[in-house]
Amino acid sequence: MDSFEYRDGRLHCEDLALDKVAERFGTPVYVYSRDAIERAYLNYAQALEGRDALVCYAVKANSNLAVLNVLARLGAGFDIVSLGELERVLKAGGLAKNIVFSGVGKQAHEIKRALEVGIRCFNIESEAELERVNTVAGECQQIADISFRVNPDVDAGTHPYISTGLKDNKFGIAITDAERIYCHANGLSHVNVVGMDCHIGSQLTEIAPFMDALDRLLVLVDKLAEQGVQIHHLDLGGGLGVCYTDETPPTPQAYIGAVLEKLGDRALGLIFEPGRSIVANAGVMLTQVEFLKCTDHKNFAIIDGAMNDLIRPSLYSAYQDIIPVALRKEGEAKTYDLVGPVCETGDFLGKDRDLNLQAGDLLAVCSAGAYGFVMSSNYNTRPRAAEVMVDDNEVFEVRARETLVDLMRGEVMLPKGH
Ligand SMILES: Cc1ncc(COP(=O)(O)O)c(C=O)c1O
Ligand SMILES: N[C@@H](CCCC[NH3+])C(=O)O
Repeated sequence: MDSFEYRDGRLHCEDLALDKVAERFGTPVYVYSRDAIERAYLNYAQALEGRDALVCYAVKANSNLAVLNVLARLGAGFDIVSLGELERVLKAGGLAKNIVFSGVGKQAHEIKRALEVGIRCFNIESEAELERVNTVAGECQQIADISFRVNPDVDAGTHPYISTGLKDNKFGIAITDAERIYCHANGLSHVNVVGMDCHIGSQLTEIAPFMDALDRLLVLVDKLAEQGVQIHHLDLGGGLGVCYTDETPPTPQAYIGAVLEKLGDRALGLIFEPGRSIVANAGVMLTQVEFLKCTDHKNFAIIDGAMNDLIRPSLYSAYQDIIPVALRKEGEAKTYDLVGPVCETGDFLGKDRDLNLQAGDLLAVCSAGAYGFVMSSNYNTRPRAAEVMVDDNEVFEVRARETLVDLMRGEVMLPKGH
């Protein structure tokens, strides 16, 4: 987390002390570093310079408008999975022609809107979806550029909940059916086959599974060419992992280098859809210790952030570092479970963490920029946290904390007499 460091014992984001951020915006609060987001994106973009290539940031990882806008200003493309994400990207200044639309269940109204604004490509995930895109495009008197998400049946070696490239997973068309489906699509009048897509899972820490998948795709590209179906671009999805604790994932440069080497002089455009590796380590969630509850048996630090704010630890047993915002000179560390106020035993952000704590202390949950706020909920009628973005020594509130009014918006009671 390069953009987060201690200076004189106080954790900073860029040039701002995080205790000041917490004081101003309250806790829990998500804090993003603009610089870290930009550098992570440029790692991809620069490794692809001079190629026919597009880096389409996976909006699902963090869809805050300010995050999207920072990336749009750098010329990023976007990978979306819903109408909501499409509208966010457009509002943030992203260009429709740089948007790819993924996801297994695209609805007719979503397809229609995507056609209307002129997105780059639909990543189609089933034969039924192909028929739907062809029909909707016909109704709109348009031709949709499409690629199929091919499920190559490779083991990404990641958590089972976030592995997507095995034949047991719901994603994509089976590689064994792909030739037939591509040839069928090639004969339809309102779709135009342009690419091949693949996304085998998230938080991958090795290059090998990506290369296995790519090998299989290239065999398919060649078989299709023999059948007269030309593939113009390969979309290799996202999935590159980050360091949460001691993982050593390949850098984007190393990963892209390996891809380019395998492609040799093939004339294929490239799309990548990174999410986590752009934003995870560009964000922390700040939370405050409410109480310490220590017994002979166990120590709990009850904090004001909970599973509704950051669900990854509860959902995947994911580990995220939790560090003090101010280093304490006196006192001793104890081993704590860091638990929130939500009424669930599974409500924890960290277990067995050695920390020197007092009630009132501020903590930073690290690597919280991806799949953090976006997966938060209002469980226990808790308002969702504020989000702020740091730019050098300035901080901007990029999403206000929800209010009690927000929490009940749209709800009504049955009328009298019922
Ligand atoms: C189709 C698709 N593309 C891109 C991503 C982004 O993945 P990651 O955040 O692991 O880079 C995902 C999520 O796993 C996805 O499902
Ligand atoms: N939400 C997951 C990753 C899923 C990726 C989306 N396809 C996580 O926090 O790790």
